[in-house]
Amino acid sequence: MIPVLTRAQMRAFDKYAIETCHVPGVVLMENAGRGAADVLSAMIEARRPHTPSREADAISARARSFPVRHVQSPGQPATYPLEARVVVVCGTGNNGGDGFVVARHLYARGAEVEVYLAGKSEKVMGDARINHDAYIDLGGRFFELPEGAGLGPLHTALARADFVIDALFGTGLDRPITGHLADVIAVLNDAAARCVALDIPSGLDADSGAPLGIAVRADDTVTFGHLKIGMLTPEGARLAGNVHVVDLGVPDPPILTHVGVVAEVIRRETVGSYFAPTPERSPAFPRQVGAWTRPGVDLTRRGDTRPVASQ
Ligand SMILES: NC(=O)C1=CN([C@@H]2O[C@H](COP(=O)(O)OP(=O)(O)OC[C@H]3O[C@@H](n4cnc5c(N)ncnc54)[C@H](OP(=O)(O)O)[C@@H]3O)[C@@H](O)[C@H]2O)[C@@H](O)CC1
Ligand SMILES: [K+]
Repeated sequence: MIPVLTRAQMRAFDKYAIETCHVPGVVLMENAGRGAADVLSAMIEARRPHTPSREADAISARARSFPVRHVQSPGQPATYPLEARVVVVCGTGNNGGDGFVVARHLYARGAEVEVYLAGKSEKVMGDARINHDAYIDLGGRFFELPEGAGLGPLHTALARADFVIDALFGTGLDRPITGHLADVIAVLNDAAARCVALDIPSGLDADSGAPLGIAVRADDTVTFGHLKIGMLTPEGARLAGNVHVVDLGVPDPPILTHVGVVAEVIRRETVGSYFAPTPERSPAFPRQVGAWTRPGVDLTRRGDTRPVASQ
């Protein structure tokens, strides 16, 4: 079973890990961002037309500035330097902080990275500020897009990007998005680059799965800690695209016992394990349930046709 949390439960999960279990928030953010960078690295690796030879890497200009690593180790599923242009669009909260962590790791792995902050640096505080400063002080390319700024530079950057990372809003979203931030999301949604949302697509209500004003349409979502219920509604699932869950580096049982879950997703394999194949077939539902019965419970005779959610 895969746990599914509400927005409040996920925020309580982070709070409990930080305040009761004393895992620093900046450590959770690093685990989240590095996990997302690993998912991105695997996507970038999968785009390579063929695995380049050592000779080809040796003549690449960027291979001279970044170490070439051919060993694929767990958590680093890529050959460096990464061959991709990545634009990270950050908000001023902790979701933006995750974006700065992703940007730092992809930059360290040799990708061409640019970060656009939808606001002013002075508004970035706490753990997000630590990662904002680390990325910039390591020499990362960075641009501010405060209220009133034209979005032309973002348009131009996205036109040549392979990936755009949506790090505008996560579980902190609590009202409809309007004005400048809505315009930034519209630009993201117009881009041809593959869009990867961090935690949830910005603008998606993590509980209802409905857009709050406007929402990012992601190709993939790397969600942190646990699935949020809003990503499982029909509209939420469409906006989230392929969902990848990255762990925060804390054990679940002590925290989930405290914060609870709202639902659980049953894996396809788990559903299968509840039932044993039989030669019987239901005349009413020959394809769906006819060939499967749970030991001791014959669904075909009982006529139980409720759908079973599975992943
Ligand atoms: N340490 C942790 O807890 C960890 C957190 N993690 C990450 O942090 C994310 C949650 O971060 P967050 O709480 O800072 O909120 P976030 O989603 O970045 O929004 C920022 C602020 O925007 C504002 N705002 C809201 N709606 C708005 C609107 N419509 N239009 C304009 N502004 C609006 C509102 O502030 P307000 O304006 O109300 O003061 C809000 O606080 C989470 O999803 C995960 O990605 C992970 O790194 C794991 C560790
Ligand atoms: K996001």
